[in-house]
Amino acid sequence: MPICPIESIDTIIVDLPTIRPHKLAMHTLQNQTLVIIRLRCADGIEGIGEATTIGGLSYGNESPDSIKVNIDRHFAPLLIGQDASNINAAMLRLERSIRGNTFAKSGIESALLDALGKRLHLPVSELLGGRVRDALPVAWTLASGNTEQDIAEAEKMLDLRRHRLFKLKIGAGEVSHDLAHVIAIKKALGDRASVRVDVNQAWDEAVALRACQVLGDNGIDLIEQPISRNNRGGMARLNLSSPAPIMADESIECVEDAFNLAREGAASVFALKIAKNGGPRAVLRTAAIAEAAGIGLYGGTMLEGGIGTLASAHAFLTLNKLVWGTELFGPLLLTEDILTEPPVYRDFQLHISTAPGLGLAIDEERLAFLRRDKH
Ligand SMILES: O=C(O)C[C@H]1C=CC(=O)O1
Ligand SMILES: [Mn+2]
Repeated sequence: MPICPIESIDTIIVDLPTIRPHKLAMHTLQNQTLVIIRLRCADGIEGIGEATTIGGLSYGNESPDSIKVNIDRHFAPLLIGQDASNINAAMLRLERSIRGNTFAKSGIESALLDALGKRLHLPVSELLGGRVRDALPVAWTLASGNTEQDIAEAEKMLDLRRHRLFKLKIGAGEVSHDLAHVIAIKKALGDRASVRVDVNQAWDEAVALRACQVLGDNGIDLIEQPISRNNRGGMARLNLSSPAPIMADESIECVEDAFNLAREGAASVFALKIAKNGGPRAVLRTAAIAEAAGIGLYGGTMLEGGIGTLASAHAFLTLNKLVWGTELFGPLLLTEDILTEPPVYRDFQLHISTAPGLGLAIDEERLAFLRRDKH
């Protein structure tokens, strides 16, 4: 293939309101901030990517503002003039000069994949080796903070045939109150739904030891990141004692974290996130570690909009087993998006087209209206 230089890289911050407050242990979202990446190539093809986190710096080491500055000042000069079609070489070049910054790397890797797919007329899933499914089961997060409202929301999702996997956000409140909230929701939904919890690191090991027992005994299927990412020994001990499987989320900030967690037996399930591994190709390296170690897989989200959601989906379509489904519902939590066609959710699944690249187009008018630098 002839060399096709990268000509420019633009980063655009967009703020979008959520449909309701979304309460996590460490932060309540009222709106979500996306960083959109537009990577233009000498042949006129544009690759689009997204780098999105949750709650400024309250979730991860990168904020939307730091992602933008770092791409503009440090990533772009390394990439301009490089061959857009050689993703291995481009990502290695970044890896040699830039530590960490997996969110920004993920957005760039997504944009490179989108551009290459458009150039070769192939969907990103095929660039990643080929899809083994066309649709992904999608969980919904109940995080209104109110038990009755969460039950009504779950019933609505079941009626609409949109979701039958529910993740409850707990950890901000008193433990006994949180457990009562979870048990009431599981009782109301019964066998019609799988109910899981995400504690977002809020408990210590002693609290988690008892709480995991109660959750498992009450039919909760999965417990996500009950304790700090720094207490890997505690995660391993909980994974041995808990009647419900333990899933690692914040514990994985890079592919090497995944290897260490697998070696230490610190989780039975991994949440796969492109942003926390450095892109759709990087997340498949974590998936390979999990598969080799007999660890189950779940397709995670950083509550991205349509672009990041589709970039994640193309990677997850290629996985052999995705026993725990995905939570790629980000676009459904937002009141607006910047794509001409929203992602398709139907019959409890997200359906992914075989259009070239990520299979999306930007609605230029909406983007011009919503970009932060125009306000
Ligand atoms: O998993 C997280 O910790 C972050 C995110 C994913 C779904 C959701 O509601 O929040
Ligand atoms: Mn989580």
